[in-house]
Amino acid sequence: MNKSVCIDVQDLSVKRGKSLVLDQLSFQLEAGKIIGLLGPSGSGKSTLLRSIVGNQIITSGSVTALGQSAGSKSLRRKVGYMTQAASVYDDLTVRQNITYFANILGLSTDEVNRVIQGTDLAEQASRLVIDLSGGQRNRVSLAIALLGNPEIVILDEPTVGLDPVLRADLWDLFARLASTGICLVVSSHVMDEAMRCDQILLLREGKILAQLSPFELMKRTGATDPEGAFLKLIDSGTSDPQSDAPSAPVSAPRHRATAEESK
Ligand SMILES: Nc1ncnc2c1ncn2[C@@H]1O[C@H](COP(=O)(O)OP(=O)(O)OP(=O)(O)O)[C@@H](O)[C@H]1O
Repeated sequence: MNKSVCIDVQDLSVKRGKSLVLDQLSFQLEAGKIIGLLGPSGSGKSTLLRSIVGNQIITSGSVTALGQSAGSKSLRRKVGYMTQAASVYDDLTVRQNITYFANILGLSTDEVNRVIQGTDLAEQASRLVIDLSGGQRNRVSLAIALLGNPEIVILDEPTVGLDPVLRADLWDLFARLASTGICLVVSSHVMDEAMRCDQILLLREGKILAQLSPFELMKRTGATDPEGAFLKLIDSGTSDPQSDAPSAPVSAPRHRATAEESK
């Protein structure tokens, strides 16, 4: 495997109930990049992220992270995961929440302080989570996902419900994290957020519509905005991911990969 590839998905299919939710996806993601997983509601983004974390029973194919099968015990400290619904305790302070999860992972107070600083939460550390803004609350979830310095951080719609200023703040933070070499996979159904990513994986109805950079997206479609570009890609019927990124791999609480699986 290419040295810089951190996530390798081959022929991945997932059925949930009777529906084929992911249909033979193949792609690779690279370290040190922000990968945007974009697609409409119900396109399979969360299911794909769960498959990468190892929380999803897969029907066929393979998902490898850092050379190990997704969900392997050895990956638990290396893959951080922020679920769509923030899993923080309202009646605990920021520091108490983070300390709680740090204790589960056997991590020190230094590590708690590191993630508090890294997510700009020092000023709010003693406040109850219930008293935080939406953006600050999301940053607490992110801080927990960053405990233990994971090499891959998976964020499922971390900016949903936030106003544009808070969204921009979080994206600046993501860029800072990616610059430290982390492979950051961020899902969103807000197409404008595609422009903040290094690479985009466009998902529609469980299939990869395209895998490309924001620049390539706009150039190829000639659209003036990402939303329009996405619609143009659908119109053109592009569905072969290989045609979009022939060789370059694209380049993340429950905050940690666990053995729990879901149908
Ligand atoms: N437990 C389940 N049983 C059957 N189908 C499911 C189950 N969970 C999700 N699905 C279906 O799988 C498809 C993909 O869902 P998924 O949550 O992965 O999409 P998504 O792109 O993350 O959507 P959203 O942006 O709304 O979160 C949807 O059609 C959904 O209805």
